[in-house]
Amino acid sequence: MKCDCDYIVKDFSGKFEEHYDSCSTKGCVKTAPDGTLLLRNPHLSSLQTDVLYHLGFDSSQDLPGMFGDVKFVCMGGTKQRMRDFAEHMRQVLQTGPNQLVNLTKRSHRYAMYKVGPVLAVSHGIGIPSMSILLQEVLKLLHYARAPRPLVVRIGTSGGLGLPPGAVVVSSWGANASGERVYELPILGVVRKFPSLFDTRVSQELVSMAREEDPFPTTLGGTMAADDFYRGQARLDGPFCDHSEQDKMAYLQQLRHQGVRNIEMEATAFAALTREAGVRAADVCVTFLDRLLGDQVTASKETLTAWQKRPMIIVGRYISQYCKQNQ
Ligand SMILES: O=P(O)(O)O[C@@H]1C[C@H](O)[C@@H](CO)O1
Ligand SMILES: O=c1cc[nH]c(=O)[nH]1
Repeated sequence: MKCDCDYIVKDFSGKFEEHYDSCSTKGCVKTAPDGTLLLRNPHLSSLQTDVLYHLGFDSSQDLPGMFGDVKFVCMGGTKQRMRDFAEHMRQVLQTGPNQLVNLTKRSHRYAMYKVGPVLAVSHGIGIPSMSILLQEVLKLLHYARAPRPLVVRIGTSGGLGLPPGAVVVSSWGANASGERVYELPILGVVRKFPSLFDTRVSQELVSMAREEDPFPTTLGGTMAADDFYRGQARLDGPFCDHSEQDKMAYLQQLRHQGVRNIEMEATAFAALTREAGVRAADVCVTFLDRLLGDQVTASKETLTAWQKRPMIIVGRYISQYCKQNQ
């Protein structure tokens, strides 16, 4: 098969040629023929039962019965936000349980709600917390045999040159050095995984914005930091040995590279979903313009209202999909 993908790997069974990249080649296979997730880990087949420890599930349960109809996994930092999102989707889709139930309550670590084809799950702060949750969700989707799921992060961020309350749909994630990769030390060796999002899904999400929306929705690069304070060039942490000038030079450099917002998950989120062959998008609201300051000063009410904005965009997308696939 000839194809424009940069990254081509063979499935361990040798049966499928899989592509990490978004690829338009007809016949390019990223998943099993029925659209379910293939996991590229030969060791999993030797496990009698796979324990998804942080989610509080295991593969001996009827995961296809519980999650086989999942089409959208939406995740974000806080438990409350993801409960609010589940409630939002219950209203948009006019479906779901009468009472929302936290499905991961046995583990106490994250929160997970299911509303029809939508799974809403919290992931905590930063790449380590998010990536543990995401990897267990990928295994859950695999065991549940959920076909062609879309995974969306509904987050918050600091903007670069955007009005606070703007929504950014990420085209890629960059690390603090501006590289579009997720770096992970494995067996003591730092490995780099490309952190690009699915262009088509991101553009479709941006197209969900309406003229009457009281906020702009824009496509842009997202820097994922490993810290909220110095790692995001802030001057207001407990430690700081850089100047206001250093900070501004760094933020302006990011902006010139195409970064429109800063959060703490985009690189790993893009890279892990891409490696799994799952379409994904990162949709974040900005809480402040980092070119104008460091502190998040908007009121609790305003921040809560702004957090709804990515939900509105993603809710429209899911609603449109459900109407077209009734
Ligand atoms: O989804 P959330 O709001 O958690 O995303 C950003 C990045 C960090 O997780 C956190 C820092 O406040 O907010
Ligand atoms: O500035 C911000 C705001 C929210 N989340 C971040 O990571 N940074």
